[in-house]
Amino acid sequence: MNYSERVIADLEQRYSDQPEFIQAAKEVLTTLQPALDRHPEYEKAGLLERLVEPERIVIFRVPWVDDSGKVQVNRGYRIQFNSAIGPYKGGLRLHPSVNLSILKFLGFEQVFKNSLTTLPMGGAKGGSDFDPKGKSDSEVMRFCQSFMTELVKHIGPDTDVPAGDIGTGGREIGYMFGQYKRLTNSWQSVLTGKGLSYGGSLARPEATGYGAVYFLLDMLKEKGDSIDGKTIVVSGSGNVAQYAIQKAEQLGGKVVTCSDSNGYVYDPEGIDFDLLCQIKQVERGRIKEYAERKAGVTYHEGERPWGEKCDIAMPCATQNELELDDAKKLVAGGCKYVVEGANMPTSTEATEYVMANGVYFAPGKAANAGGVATSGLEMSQNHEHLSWSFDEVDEKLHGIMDSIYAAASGAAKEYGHEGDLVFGANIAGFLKVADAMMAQGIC
Ligand SMILES: NC(=O)C1=CN([C@@H]2O[C@H](COP(=O)(O)OP(=O)(O)OC[C@H]3O[C@@H](n4cnc5c(N)ncnc54)[C@H](O)[C@@H]3O)[C@@H](O)[C@H]2O)C=CC1
Ligand SMILES: O=C(O)CCC(=O)C(=O)O
Repeated sequence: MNYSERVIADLEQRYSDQPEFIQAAKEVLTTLQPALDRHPEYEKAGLLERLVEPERIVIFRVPWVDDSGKVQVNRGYRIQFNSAIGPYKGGLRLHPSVNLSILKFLGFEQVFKNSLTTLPMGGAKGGSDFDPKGKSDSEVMRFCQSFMTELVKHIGPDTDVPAGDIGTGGREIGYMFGQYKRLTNSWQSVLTGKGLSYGGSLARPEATGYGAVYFLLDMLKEKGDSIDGKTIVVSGSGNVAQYAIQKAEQLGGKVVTCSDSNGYVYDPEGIDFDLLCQIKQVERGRIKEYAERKAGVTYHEGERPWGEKCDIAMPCATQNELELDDAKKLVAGGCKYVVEGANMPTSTEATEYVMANGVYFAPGKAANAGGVATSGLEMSQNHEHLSWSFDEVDEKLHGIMDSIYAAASGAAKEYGHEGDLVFGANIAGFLKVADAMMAQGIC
């Protein structure tokens, strides 16, 4: 067994109860050996063993009072995974499925993603098994205030700067920011994804979806292709999906699906972005309502969209939502590009299948890095006490996505795996973190 295989075997033994974390760690470690061969000093320094172990995990009780006066208790987490290249940075997920395995996978991915952005940000993730769905604004506020009452002890503008993720949007960030300010009596850049009136950045809501489409443009260009007239299948209907749909349509693509955990809609005319935002952002409704309000749209209860014919697939909902059977349907339907807007939405088997069948595949840690990159830009604006224009932020975002594409495709080529963006993104993200860890001694 080589070095990375030994570390994987040890992880599988110690964390057999953390399948998502093992999946994410294996997906990265199995691609690193060529870089490890060039740096034999990493093994003696226990670099991989340190890389897969979070620097700190905080788990805490979150008690709050519901509208009927009953006390509810949720579990809160913050996984501070790696601070070698900058303060911890990464989102907070609020969803009933949240557990240690899911947050460790997300925190681990974030380390490499943040490294790829070229900005000085370490990797972290957190959240709670609280479900904002179906809760009143007052209940969400009381939960967020209680969550922040503990989290405040562990974060800070130069320590750890959380942001949104599934279930955590502008409303939740606002409530958490208010509580942070109240507890510390200071206005600091301690959360990103803030509202525009209190330090948020223009284009941060759009950034992850737009960034994924900018990354897609680079992939298409490499193949001498263009987005114009392409049929695109998107999953999810939250923040990432909405803005991926908007940008893809602005640039001439036709997005025919979007979904939620209950099912998907198929719109042969192309998804109506304004109607989607009305239902999801304003009314916080279900995607089924889109089909109820627009003629010619079909709703597919309990199904995923991957059986629809397309040129491009963009999974933008959640982990492992595109499995081997779905991958076979995509390939059979002529899909040529898969771009991960979500984190690890494609299972390992599905990724291997599409790549083996000529699909140009973009891993989430590269393709969805525009969100955290723009969070980094929000921090810069806060530190400088400035607000950049939408176009200025969007242009920087586009430039960062181009540089991530260049880094991933360049590293793939340099290490003998031309065209393999999984390989290239992992190696490029890893080398910067490894270099910083080596420079800082055993810590
Ligand atoms: N918001 C951001 O800036 C970033 C988000 N991501 C990732 O993108 C993905 C989506 O996040 P957001 O759009 O921010 O969250 P969101 O909460 O705005 O939307 C999530 C969407 O996924 C759907 N969904 C959840 N579970 C599902 C399931 N089992 N099957 C089908 N649909 C399901 C929800 O109905 C919702 O439409 C997540 O993997 C997140 O980690 C990645 C980078 C940045
Ligand atoms: O903007 C951020 O800090 C976090 C974004 C995030 O959670 C992610 O990239 O998955």
